[in-house]
Amino acid sequence: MSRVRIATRQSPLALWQARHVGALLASHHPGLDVSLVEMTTEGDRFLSAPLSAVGGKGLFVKEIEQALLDGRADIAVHSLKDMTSVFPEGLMLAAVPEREDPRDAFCGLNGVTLDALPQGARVGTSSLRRSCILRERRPDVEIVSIRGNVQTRLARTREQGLAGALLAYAGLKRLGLEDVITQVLPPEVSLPAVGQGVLAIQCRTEDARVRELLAPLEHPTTRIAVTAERALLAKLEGGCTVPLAGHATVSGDAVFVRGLVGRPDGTRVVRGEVRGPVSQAHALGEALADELLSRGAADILRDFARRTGARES
Ligand SMILES: NCc1[nH]cc(CCC(=O)O)c1CC(=O)O
Repeated sequence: MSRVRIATRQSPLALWQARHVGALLASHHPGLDVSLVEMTTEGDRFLSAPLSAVGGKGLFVKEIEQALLDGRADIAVHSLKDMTSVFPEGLMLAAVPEREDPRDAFCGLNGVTLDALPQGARVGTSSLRRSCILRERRPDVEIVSIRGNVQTRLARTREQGLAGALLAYAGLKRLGLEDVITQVLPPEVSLPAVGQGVLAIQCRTEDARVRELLAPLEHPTTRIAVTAERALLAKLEGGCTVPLAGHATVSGDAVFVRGLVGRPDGTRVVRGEVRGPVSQAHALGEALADELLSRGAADILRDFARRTGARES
């Protein structure tokens, strides 16, 4: 009997995502032997330090990818949002299932919404993108860095008496925590991160057996959107270590891509959008990146890199 071993982190969200993909696989391939390979990554061990200080998004992903390359697992399930624009040699993004709701959500204490935040309120997030977008609107708001898995961030928000926290709607939904949401933010208000709400299923490029098993999980519309978003990301170099947003939607034969680069304190924000045929998704994402760069994003990124110190690894 054929088997598939799924490498995953052990946070409740990561486990939910890996089990979800396991269930999808089993539903398409009755009798398939699906198991989880649970791992602790460097990112999990340094959860208390700011992500930008410990080396960025690759941290959660690298060790899982090594397990795939070593043959200790057959596929890995990640949040696409946590993945850098370049994949290691030998691994591919074999399937992207249908996207979950990509919007950000405000989780206010005592029912407070983002719109009704009192002057000078303290809001929890460790996302430079969310900080940039919120501070642009509300320069009076103080950003408090909260790290850890979703439940930990919500606990810190309560413990520290913050007015609320900004989190991804998708993660809260998957964990059954929608109750804590007081306001879901449309992309016009909070442009989502590249890949937000999308699961990335990775496998070895040469593993034809597993690629075939994964084929039915692929959602073509989601693939088009993430192709555009990740083309934008690649050109802007990014990671979650720069304040960057990118979001694409598909309607019929057209793809609409929006992007944003800004300072974490919201004092400068450059936005842009492009529209074109879905066949041009990659080129449209790149074109939008070029446009943002020429309209000020290049300066913002350069200043930001200088201030935080280059830490490309
Ligand atoms: N940065 C951590 C992370 N990576 C993916 C998600 C949510 C799920 C998703 O976007 O697919 C989260 C939590 C959050 O941002 O609140």
